[in-house]
Amino acid sequence: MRLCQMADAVRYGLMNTEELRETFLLEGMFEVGEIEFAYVDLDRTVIGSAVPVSEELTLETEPELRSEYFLERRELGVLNVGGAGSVVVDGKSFEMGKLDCLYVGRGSKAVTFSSESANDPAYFYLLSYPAHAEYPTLMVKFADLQGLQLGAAETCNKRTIYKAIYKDGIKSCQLVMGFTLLESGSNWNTMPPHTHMRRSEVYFYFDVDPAHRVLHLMGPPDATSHLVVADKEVVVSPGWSIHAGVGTKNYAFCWGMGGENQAYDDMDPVSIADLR
Ligand SMILES: O=C[C@H](O)[C@@H](O)CC(=O)C(=O)O
Ligand SMILES: [Zn+2]
Repeated sequence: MRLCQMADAVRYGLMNTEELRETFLLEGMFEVGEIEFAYVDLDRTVIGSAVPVSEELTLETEPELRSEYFLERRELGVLNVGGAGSVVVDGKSFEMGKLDCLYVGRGSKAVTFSSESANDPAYFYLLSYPAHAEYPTLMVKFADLQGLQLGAAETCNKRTIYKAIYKDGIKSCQLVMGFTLLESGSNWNTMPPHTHMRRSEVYFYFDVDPAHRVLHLMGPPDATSHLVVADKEVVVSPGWSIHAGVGTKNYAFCWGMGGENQAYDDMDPVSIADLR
């Protein structure tokens, strides 16, 4: 498991492009046929990917977790951004199509991932945080999610937000998770931006055209930087950092948060004119 040490806002201010990328961006996940994880010391976030091909992949514990099994003290969110697949949790099978989202509760022992077809494998994005209690393992299908339409064509940010795991949806200890789909011709997410000191946030960009990129904006509102992000890359945002992005074409991303307060709209807004 990769270990990632987060920077504070002071060290952030001294970093060059390479250092920013090493610290806040996860590249090279989603290797086909592999399950892999990165442990971020911020909010003890574990970010992972599982891309099963002909064989199923098993969620094994990692030495760094010092636990008998991965979810002994943790909860897990799973979003499928690829072909049809299934996740089996302690004998119960969840068939997951693209954009179906699964919450796996603390205490779940045996978790396996498989793809229906090796030619069109499932791409499972995984996000896990420590959990103090057990909540039921539940899946929500994309078709059953109610989207929240935001933005306008004039501001190039027409998009739909789908909340899956949050205070008024699937219950969890601290994980909040959903995804945002941008309309064709719209490029901006989360603009005007915000911060939320109570929670860190992880953006997993997907459905980014291979020839295109997302310029992800980060940092304190008065000292922003950008990261150039490609398809299936992940950006970690501490509570002091804005997290917004503009694509050279439309794209999608999964947002997930850990920390305290699961109210989705707990955000400290920043006005565009105050950005530096
Ligand atoms: O705290 C919540 C998040 O940053 C995102 O959900 C924002 C987002 O998906 C968007 O505006 O497009
Ligand atoms: Zn946010």
